[in-house]
Amino acid sequence: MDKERGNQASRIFGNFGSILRKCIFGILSIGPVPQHIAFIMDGNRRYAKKWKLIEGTGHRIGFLALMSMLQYCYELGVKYVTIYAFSIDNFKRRPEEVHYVMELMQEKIEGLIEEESIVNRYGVRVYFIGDLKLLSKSVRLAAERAMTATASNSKAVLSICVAYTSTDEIVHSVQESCQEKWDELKLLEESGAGYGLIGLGANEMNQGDDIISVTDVEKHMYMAVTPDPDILIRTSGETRLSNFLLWQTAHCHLYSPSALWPEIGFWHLFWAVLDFQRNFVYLEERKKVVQIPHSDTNCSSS
Ligand SMILES: CC(C)=CCC/C(C)=C/CC/C(C)=C/COP(=O)(O)OP(=O)(O)O
Repeated sequence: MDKERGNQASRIFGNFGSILRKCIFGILSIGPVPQHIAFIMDGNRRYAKKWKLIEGTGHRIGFLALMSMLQYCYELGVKYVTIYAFSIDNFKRRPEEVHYVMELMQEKIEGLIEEESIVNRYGVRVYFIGDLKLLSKSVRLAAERAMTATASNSKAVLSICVAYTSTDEIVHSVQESCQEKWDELKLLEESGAGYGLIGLGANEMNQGDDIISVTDVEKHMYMAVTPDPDILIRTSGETRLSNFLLWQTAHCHLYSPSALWPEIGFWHLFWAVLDFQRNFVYLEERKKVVQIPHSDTNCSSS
């Protein structure tokens, strides 16, 4: 009887919360709604320490916070969400720590594609971004299954950066761009239209004869599946980017609440969006000033 009453009360509170959120999001939507929000989920271990929880519990509660945050973002109409789930540098942590985060990751990735998951509720396509070869076979296969299972979802996009750093992404992209150019030149040479370009040394090329362009590099980025983020939220009051989306955040609004990741909630998102809206005109102006025509080959600086 008591349990039933408890369930009833939590249903009523749940419904009230969701109506209140709808109203607040309705008001926020009068202003520009960000298309893409990225998150650095910092502070999971500190949360466990703060509350004297056993190791790993902070990350489990962090995952629940992530699910609520995704729901709020999709309710607000944010189409793209990107999260920094595990960096290449995180592999240098204690083996037991890497092991429990990877175990949690595999369990939760498998849960993501279940019928009643948030991904299916909001029609979310999932991408795993990074050097997936660095993952264990079981985590990599789970990630690939999730990407295949959600490939036809088109209402929203969740990019999960694992085994990721920005420098690795940029190097990988430059290598791919060079390989593509090399293959194109070889094809031209074979067809007789290459004018001996392959044999030319750097000294013999004219200035401005750049081999690869900004557009080429952008095309080969892992993150080419999404537009650049409008807001980057990093919890725990940290204001560093820690090698996350360095290429994509040139004009991004940074928001850094002091809450640890498992403590993040609706009001943090509300203030982040409001802050973004207050700076929107300035950010748009900055983008216009430094916009690069897509055929251009040289970088411009702001
Ligand atoms: C399937 C899926 C998306 C799972 C994600 C699970 C999850 C919450 C991963 C967070 C991983 C991580 C290294 C967070 C940083 O906190 P930290 O460990 O560096 O904590 P600290 O900042 O207190 O040291």
